[in-house]
Amino acid sequence: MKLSAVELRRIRLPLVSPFRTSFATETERSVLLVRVLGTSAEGWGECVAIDEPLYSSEYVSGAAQVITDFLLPRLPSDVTARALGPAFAPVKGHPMAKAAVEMAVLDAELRGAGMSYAAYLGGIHDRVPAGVSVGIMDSIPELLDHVDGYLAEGYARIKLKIQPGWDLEPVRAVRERFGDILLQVDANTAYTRADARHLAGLDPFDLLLIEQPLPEDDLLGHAQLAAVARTPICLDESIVSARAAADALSLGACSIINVKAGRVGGYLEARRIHDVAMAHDVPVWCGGMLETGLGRAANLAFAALPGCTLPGDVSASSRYYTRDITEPFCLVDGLMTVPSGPGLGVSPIMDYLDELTESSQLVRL
Ligand SMILES: CC(=O)N[C@@H](Cc1ccc2ccccc2c1)C(=O)O
Ligand SMILES: [Mg+2]
Repeated sequence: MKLSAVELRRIRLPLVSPFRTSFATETERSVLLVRVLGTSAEGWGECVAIDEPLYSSEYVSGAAQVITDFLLPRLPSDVTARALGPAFAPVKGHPMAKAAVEMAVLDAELRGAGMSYAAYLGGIHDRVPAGVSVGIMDSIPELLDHVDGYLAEGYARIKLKIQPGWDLEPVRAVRERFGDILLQVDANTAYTRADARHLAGLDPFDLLLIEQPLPEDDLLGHAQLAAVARTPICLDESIVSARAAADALSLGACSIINVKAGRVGGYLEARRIHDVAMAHDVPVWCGGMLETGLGRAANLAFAALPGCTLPGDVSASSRYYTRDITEPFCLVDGLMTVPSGPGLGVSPIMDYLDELTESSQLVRL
Protein backbone atom coordinates (compact mmCIF):
# COMPACT_ATOMS: atom_id res chain seq x y z
CA MET A 1 0.00 0.00 0.00
CA LYS A 2 1.33 3.46 -0.86
CA LEU A 3 1.06 6.16 1.80
CA SER A 4 0.74 9.80 0.81
CA ALA A 5 1.09 11.30 4.29
CA VAL A 6 1.07 10.63 8.02
CA GLU A 7 -0.57 12.90 10.59
CA LEU A 8 0.44 13.08 14.25
CA ARG A 9 -2.17 14.52 16.66
CA ARG A 10 -1.78 15.33 20.37
CA ILE A 11 -4.99 15.25 22.37
CA ARG A 12 -5.77 15.46 26.08
CA LEU A 13 -8.75 13.65 27.66
CA PRO A 14 -9.78 14.29 31.29
CA LEU A 15 -10.15 11.12 33.41
CA VAL A 16 -13.46 10.57 35.23
CA SER A 17 -11.44 10.25 38.45
CA PRO A 18 -7.74 10.40 39.37
CA PHE A 19 -5.97 7.12 38.63
CA ARG A 20 -3.23 6.47 41.22
CA THR A 21 -0.58 3.80 40.75
CA SER A 22 2.75 3.18 42.47
CA PHE A 23 4.44 5.34 39.82
CA ALA A 24 2.06 8.27 39.27
CA THR A 25 -1.33 9.84 39.88
CA GLU A 26 -2.96 10.89 36.62
CA THR A 27 -6.04 13.12 36.21
CA GLU A 28 -5.96 13.20 32.43
CA ARG A 29 -4.68 11.10 29.54
CA SER A 30 -2.29 12.76 27.13
CA VAL A 31 -2.50 10.82 23.87
CA LEU A 32 -0.51 10.78 20.64
CA LEU A 33 -2.57 9.57 17.69
CA VAL A 34 -1.17 8.56 14.31
CA ARG A 35 -3.23 8.70 11.12
CA VAL A 36 -1.83 7.26 7.90
CA LEU A 37 -3.30 8.29 4.56
CA GLY A 38 -3.12 5.29 2.27
CA THR A 39 -4.19 4.87 -1.35
CA SER A 40 -7.20 2.68 -0.50
CA ALA A 41 -7.96 3.78 3.06
CA GLU A 42 -6.75 5.76 6.04
CA GLY A 43 -5.71 4.10 9.28
CA TRP A 44 -5.50 5.13 12.94
CA GLY A 45 -2.92 4.24 15.56
CA GLU A 46 -2.67 5.15 19.24
CA CYS A 47 0.61 5.50 21.13
CA VAL A 48 0.21 4.22 24.70
CA ALA A 49 3.08 6.25 26.18
CA ILE A 50 2.31 8.69 29.01
CA ASP A 51 3.67 12.24 29.32
CA GLU A 52 6.62 11.28 31.54
CA PRO A 53 8.90 8.19 31.43
CA LEU A 54 7.44 6.73 34.64
CA TYR A 55 5.85 3.50 33.39
CA SER A 56 8.65 2.76 30.93
CA SER A 57 11.42 4.82 29.34
CA GLU A 58 9.12 6.18 26.65
CA TYR A 59 7.09 9.40 26.88
CA VAL A 60 4.69 11.10 24.51
CA SER A 61 6.80 13.90 23.05
CA GLY A 62 9.77 11.55 22.71
CA ALA A 63 7.64 9.03 20.85
CA ALA A 64 6.38 11.75 18.50
CA GLN A 65 9.95 12.75 17.69
CA VAL A 66 11.08 9.14 17.15
CA ILE A 67 8.17 8.64 14.75
CA THR A 68 8.82 11.77 12.66
CA ASP A 69 12.64 11.70 12.74
CA PHE A 70 13.50 7.99 12.65
CA LEU A 71 10.51 5.81 11.80
CA LEU A 72 8.67 7.63 8.99
CA PRO A 73 11.92 8.03 6.97
CA ARG A 74 12.25 4.22 7.15
CA LEU A 75 8.75 3.46 5.82
CA PRO A 76 9.03 1.16 2.78
CA SER A 77 7.47 2.63 -0.39
CA ASP A 78 4.99 -0.25 -0.57
CA VAL A 79 4.11 -0.54 3.11
CA THR A 80 2.43 -3.41 4.92
CA ALA A 81 2.23 -3.89 8.69
CA ARG A 82 4.28 -7.08 8.39
CA ALA A 83 7.13 -5.19 6.69
CA LEU A 84 7.46 -2.62 9.49
CA GLY A 85 9.22 -4.91 12.00
CA PRO A 86 12.28 -5.38 9.77
CA ALA A 87 12.10 -1.78 8.45
CA PHE A 88 12.11 -0.33 11.98
CA ALA A 89 14.56 -2.89 13.49
CA PRO A 90 17.64 -0.63 13.06
CA VAL A 91 15.96 1.85 15.45
CA LYS A 92 16.77 0.54 18.93
CA GLY A 93 13.91 0.35 21.42
CA HIS A 94 10.93 2.75 21.33
CA PRO A 95 8.30 -0.04 21.07
CA MET A 96 5.40 2.31 21.84
CA ALA A 97 6.36 4.65 18.99
CA LYS A 98 6.76 1.71 16.60
CA ALA A 99 3.49 0.14 17.74
CA ALA A 100 1.51 3.32 17.04
CA VAL A 101 2.71 3.41 13.43
CA GLU A 102 2.16 -0.31 12.88
CA MET A 103 -1.35 -0.08 14.37
CA ALA A 104 -2.27 2.71 11.91
CA VAL A 105 -0.77 0.90 8.90
CA LEU A 106 -2.54 -2.34 9.85
CA ASP A 107 -5.83 -0.45 10.25
CA ALA A 108 -5.51 1.07 6.75
CA GLU A 109 -4.44 -2.25 5.26
CA LEU A 110 -7.33 -4.17 6.81
CA ARG A 111 -9.93 -1.50 5.97
CA GLY A 112 -8.75 -1.79 2.38
CA ALA A 113 -9.05 -5.58 2.55
CA GLY A 114 -12.41 -5.52 4.38
CA MET A 115 -10.99 -7.59 7.24
CA SER A 116 -11.34 -6.93 10.98
CA TYR A 117 -8.41 -6.81 13.43
CA ALA A 118 -9.97 -9.80 15.21
CA ALA A 119 -10.13 -11.87 12.01
CA TYR A 120 -6.55 -10.91 11.10
CA LEU A 121 -5.13 -11.71 14.55
CA GLY A 122 -7.13 -14.95 14.87
CA GLY A 123 -9.77 -14.00 17.41
CA ILE A 124 -12.25 -16.76 18.24
CA HIS A 125 -14.73 -14.93 20.51
CA ASP A 126 -17.37 -12.32 19.61
CA ARG A 127 -17.49 -11.04 23.21
CA VAL A 128 -14.92 -11.22 25.97
CA PRO A 129 -15.12 -10.84 29.78
CA ALA A 130 -13.78 -7.55 31.10
CA GLY A 131 -11.60 -6.92 34.12
CA VAL A 132 -11.15 -3.54 35.74
CA SER A 133 -8.08 -1.87 37.25
CA VAL A 134 -8.67 -0.01 40.55
CA GLY A 135 -6.21 2.66 41.66
CA ILE A 136 -4.64 3.27 45.05
CA MET A 137 -7.14 5.14 47.21
CA ASP A 138 -6.99 7.43 50.25
CA SER A 139 -8.85 4.95 52.47
CA ILE A 140 -10.17 1.41 52.64
CA PRO A 141 -13.84 2.54 52.68
CA GLU A 142 -13.26 4.57 49.51
CA LEU A 143 -11.67 1.52 47.87
CA LEU A 144 -14.57 -0.75 48.88
CA ASP A 145 -17.07 1.75 47.42
CA HIS A 146 -15.26 1.73 44.06
CA VAL A 147 -14.98 -2.07 43.99
CA ASP A 148 -18.68 -2.36 44.89
CA GLY A 149 -19.57 -0.09 41.99
CA TYR A 150 -17.47 -2.01 39.46
CA LEU A 151 -18.88 -5.36 40.58
CA ALA A 152 -22.38 -3.90 40.24
CA GLU A 153 -21.50 -2.87 36.69
CA GLY A 154 -20.67 -6.53 36.00
CA TYR A 155 -16.88 -6.56 35.80
CA ALA A 156 -15.63 -10.15 35.78
CA ARG A 157 -12.37 -9.44 37.61
CA ILE A 158 -11.00 -6.80 40.01
CA LYS A 159 -7.34 -5.68 39.86
CA LEU A 160 -6.04 -3.58 42.74
CA LYS A 161 -3.00 -1.35 42.35
CA ILE A 162 -0.70 -1.93 45.33
CA GLN A 163 2.54 -0.47 46.72
CA PRO A 164 4.44 -0.79 50.01
CA GLY A 165 2.03 0.41 52.71
CA TRP A 166 -1.05 -0.28 50.61
CA ASP A 167 -1.18 -4.00 49.93
CA LEU A 168 -2.20 -6.59 52.57
CA GLU A 169 -4.88 -4.41 54.19
CA PRO A 170 -6.79 -3.39 51.03
CA VAL A 171 -6.59 -6.96 49.67
CA ARG A 172 -7.85 -8.39 52.97
CA ALA A 173 -10.69 -5.83 53.12
CA VAL A 174 -11.85 -6.60 49.55
CA ARG A 175 -11.68 -10.36 50.17
CA GLU A 176 -13.64 -10.08 53.43
CA ARG A 177 -16.30 -7.80 51.93
CA PHE A 178 -16.80 -9.42 48.50
CA GLY A 179 -15.90 -13.08 49.04
CA ASP A 180 -14.41 -15.23 46.27
CA ILE A 181 -14.51 -12.76 43.38
CA LEU A 182 -11.71 -12.98 40.76
CA LEU A 183 -9.09 -10.71 42.38
CA GLN A 184 -5.51 -9.78 41.44
CA VAL A 185 -2.99 -7.05 42.24
CA ASP A 186 -0.51 -4.93 40.25
CA ALA A 187 2.54 -3.36 41.91
CA ASN A 188 4.07 -1.71 38.80
CA THR A 189 7.62 -2.67 39.98
CA ALA A 190 7.21 -1.02 43.43
CA TYR A 191 8.86 -3.78 45.55
CA THR A 192 12.37 -5.20 45.93
CA ARG A 193 13.73 -8.72 46.47
CA ALA A 194 13.85 -7.92 50.22
CA ASP A 195 10.01 -7.79 50.18
CA ALA A 196 9.64 -11.47 49.16
CA ARG A 197 8.42 -12.68 52.56
CA HIS A 198 6.07 -9.71 52.85
CA LEU A 199 4.59 -10.45 49.40
CA ALA A 200 4.13 -14.11 50.43
CA GLY A 201 1.71 -12.58 52.95
CA LEU A 202 -0.72 -12.20 50.02
CA ASP A 203 -0.91 -16.00 49.63
CA PRO A 204 -3.87 -16.53 52.01
CA PHE A 205 -6.08 -14.32 49.78
CA ASP A 206 -6.08 -16.71 46.81
CA LEU A 207 -5.27 -14.02 44.25
CA LEU A 208 -5.29 -14.93 40.57
CA LEU A 209 -1.85 -13.33 40.26
CA ILE A 210 0.51 -10.62 41.44
CA GLU A 211 1.55 -8.41 38.52
CA GLN A 212 5.13 -7.07 38.17
CA PRO A 213 6.10 -6.79 41.84
CA LEU A 214 9.81 -6.15 41.04
CA PRO A 215 11.71 -3.91 38.58
CA GLU A 216 11.27 -4.70 34.90
CA ASP A 217 14.89 -5.95 34.51
CA ASP A 218 14.82 -8.26 37.56
CA LEU A 219 13.83 -11.64 36.05
CA LEU A 220 16.01 -13.49 38.58
CA GLY A 221 14.31 -11.68 41.47
CA HIS A 222 10.90 -12.71 40.16
CA ALA A 223 12.09 -16.33 39.85
CA GLN A 224 13.36 -16.20 43.46
CA LEU A 225 10.02 -14.69 44.58
CA ALA A 226 8.14 -17.50 42.78
CA ALA A 227 10.00 -19.97 45.01
CA VAL A 228 8.86 -18.16 48.17
CA ALA A 229 5.33 -16.94 47.38
CA ARG A 230 2.47 -19.18 46.22
CA THR A 231 0.51 -16.49 44.32
CA PRO A 232 1.25 -16.87 40.58
CA ILE A 233 3.53 -14.12 39.24
CA CYS A 234 2.41 -12.23 36.14
CA LEU A 235 4.82 -9.92 34.29
CA ASP A 236 3.91 -6.71 32.48
CA GLU A 237 6.76 -4.17 32.18
CA SER A 238 9.38 -6.97 31.85
CA ILE A 239 7.83 -8.55 28.77
CA VAL A 240 9.05 -6.29 25.96
CA SER A 241 9.19 -8.95 23.21
CA ALA A 242 8.47 -12.59 22.36
CA ARG A 243 12.08 -13.41 23.22
CA ALA A 244 11.71 -11.73 26.62
CA ALA A 245 8.54 -13.77 27.16
CA ALA A 246 10.31 -17.03 26.27
CA ASP A 247 13.22 -16.17 28.59
CA ALA A 248 10.95 -15.16 31.48
CA LEU A 249 8.98 -18.41 31.18
CA SER A 250 12.13 -20.56 30.88
CA LEU A 251 13.65 -18.85 33.94
CA GLY A 252 10.48 -19.38 35.97
CA ALA A 253 10.13 -15.62 36.44
CA CYS A 254 6.41 -15.73 35.68
CA SER A 255 3.58 -18.14 34.99
CA ILE A 256 1.13 -15.62 33.49
CA ILE A 257 1.75 -12.75 31.04
CA ASN A 258 -0.03 -9.39 30.67
CA VAL A 259 0.29 -8.61 26.94
CA LYS A 260 0.21 -4.98 25.78
CA ALA A 261 0.78 -4.42 22.09
CA GLY A 262 2.13 -0.91 22.74
CA ARG A 263 4.78 -2.16 25.17
CA VAL A 264 6.10 -4.80 22.76
CA GLY A 265 6.17 -2.87 19.47
CA GLY A 266 2.78 -3.75 18.05
CA TYR A 267 -0.02 -6.26 17.62
CA LEU A 268 2.09 -8.61 15.48
CA GLU A 269 4.66 -9.02 18.29
CA ALA A 270 1.78 -9.25 20.80
CA ARG A 271 0.43 -12.16 18.74
CA ARG A 272 3.87 -13.82 18.82
CA ILE A 273 3.98 -13.47 22.62
CA HIS A 274 0.51 -15.04 22.78
CA ASP A 275 1.82 -17.95 20.69
CA VAL A 276 4.96 -18.42 22.82
CA ALA A 277 2.84 -18.48 25.98
CA MET A 278 0.41 -20.99 24.46
CA ALA A 279 3.37 -23.22 23.54
CA HIS A 280 4.27 -23.19 27.26
CA ASP A 281 0.61 -23.75 28.25
CA VAL A 282 0.75 -20.37 30.04
CA PRO A 283 -2.30 -18.06 30.13
CA VAL A 284 -2.08 -14.52 28.81
CA TRP A 285 -4.50 -11.60 29.14
CA CYS A 286 -4.81 -8.26 27.39
CA GLY A 287 -3.33 -5.41 29.45
CA GLY A 288 -4.53 -1.80 29.21
CA MET A 289 -2.95 1.63 29.04
CA LEU A 290 -6.10 3.73 29.43
CA GLU A 291 -6.52 3.72 25.67
CA THR A 292 -9.14 5.69 23.82
CA GLY A 293 -11.72 3.76 21.83
CA LEU A 294 -9.14 3.29 19.06
CA GLY A 295 -6.66 1.35 21.19
CA ARG A 296 -9.58 -0.23 23.06
CA ALA A 297 -10.89 -1.66 19.77
CA ALA A 298 -7.54 -3.23 18.90
CA ASN A 299 -7.14 -4.57 22.45
CA LEU A 300 -10.56 -6.23 22.28
CA ALA A 301 -9.54 -7.94 19.04
CA PHE A 302 -6.41 -9.25 20.80
CA ALA A 303 -8.42 -10.28 23.90
CA ALA A 304 -10.49 -12.56 21.61
CA LEU A 305 -7.49 -14.81 20.89
CA PRO A 306 -7.67 -18.41 22.20
CA GLY A 307 -4.76 -18.00 24.63
CA CYS A 308 -6.36 -15.01 26.36
CA THR A 309 -7.97 -17.17 29.04
CA LEU A 310 -8.03 -14.55 31.82
CA PRO A 311 -10.15 -11.36 31.82
CA GLY A 312 -8.11 -8.42 30.49
CA ASP A 313 -7.96 -4.72 31.38
CA VAL A 314 -10.46 -4.14 28.58
CA SER A 315 -12.85 -2.00 30.61
CA ALA A 316 -15.68 0.09 29.19
CA SER A 317 -14.84 3.57 27.88
CA SER A 318 -16.78 4.98 30.87
CA ARG A 319 -14.21 3.49 33.31
CA TYR A 320 -11.90 6.35 32.27
CA TYR A 321 -13.75 8.86 30.07
CA THR A 322 -17.05 10.71 30.21
CA ARG A 323 -16.86 10.93 26.42
CA ASP A 324 -14.60 8.74 24.29
CA ILE A 325 -13.26 9.88 20.91
CA THR A 326 -15.07 6.94 19.28
CA GLU A 327 -18.52 5.49 19.91
CA PRO A 328 -18.14 4.26 23.49
CA PHE A 329 -17.37 0.64 24.34
CA CYS A 330 -19.89 -0.59 26.91
CA LEU A 331 -19.98 -3.52 29.33
CA VAL A 332 -23.05 -5.73 28.85
CA ASP A 333 -23.52 -8.72 31.20
CA GLY A 334 -19.83 -8.47 32.14
CA LEU A 335 -18.80 -8.81 28.50
CA MET A 336 -17.32 -6.43 25.92
CA THR A 337 -18.19 -6.86 22.25
CA VAL A 338 -15.25 -7.45 19.93
CA PRO A 339 -15.42 -5.02 16.96
CA SER A 340 -16.22 -6.87 13.72
CA GLY A 341 -16.00 -4.10 11.11
CA PRO A 342 -13.02 -3.65 8.74
CA GLY A 343 -9.77 -2.65 10.41
CA LEU A 344 -10.30 -1.39 13.96
CA GLY A 345 -14.05 -1.35 13.30
CA VAL A 346 -14.33 2.11 14.86
CA SER A 347 -13.27 5.61 13.79
CA PRO A 348 -12.81 8.83 15.71
CA ILE A 349 -15.75 11.24 15.95
CA MET A 350 -13.88 13.89 13.99
CA ASP A 351 -15.55 17.09 15.19
CA TYR A 352 -15.04 16.00 18.81
CA LEU A 353 -11.47 14.91 18.04
CA ASP A 354 -10.80 18.33 16.50
CA GLU A 355 -12.09 19.99 19.69
CA LEU A 356 -9.62 17.92 21.75
CA THR A 357 -6.67 18.34 19.37
CA GLU A 358 -3.86 20.38 20.94
CA SER A 359 -1.51 20.04 17.97
CA SER A 360 -1.45 18.34 14.62
CA GLN A 361 1.52 17.70 12.35
CA LEU A 362 1.19 16.45 8.78
CA VAL A 363 4.22 14.66 7.31
CA ARG A 364 4.03 14.26 3.55
CA LEU A 365 5.83 11.16 2.26
C1 LIG B 1 -4.99 -0.33 33.48
C2 LIG B 1 -3.65 -0.37 34.09
O1 LIG B 1 -3.51 -0.62 35.25
N1 LIG B 1 -2.61 -0.13 33.26
C3 LIG B 1 -1.20 -0.16 33.52
C4 LIG B 1 -0.79 1.02 34.37
C5 LIG B 1 -1.07 2.33 33.67
C6 LIG B 1 -0.84 2.49 32.33
C7 LIG B 1 -1.08 3.68 31.67
C8 LIG B 1 -1.56 4.77 32.37
C9 LIG B 1 -1.85 6.00 31.73
C10 LIG B 1 -2.32 7.04 32.45
C11 LIG B 1 -2.55 6.90 33.79
C12 LIG B 1 -2.27 5.71 34.43
C13 LIG B 1 -1.78 4.62 33.72
C14 LIG B 1 -1.55 3.41 34.37
C15 LIG B 1 -0.73 -1.49 34.09
O2 LIG B 1 -1.34 -2.52 33.88
O3 LIG B 1 0.34 -1.48 34.72
MG1 LIG C 1 0.58 -3.66 34.99
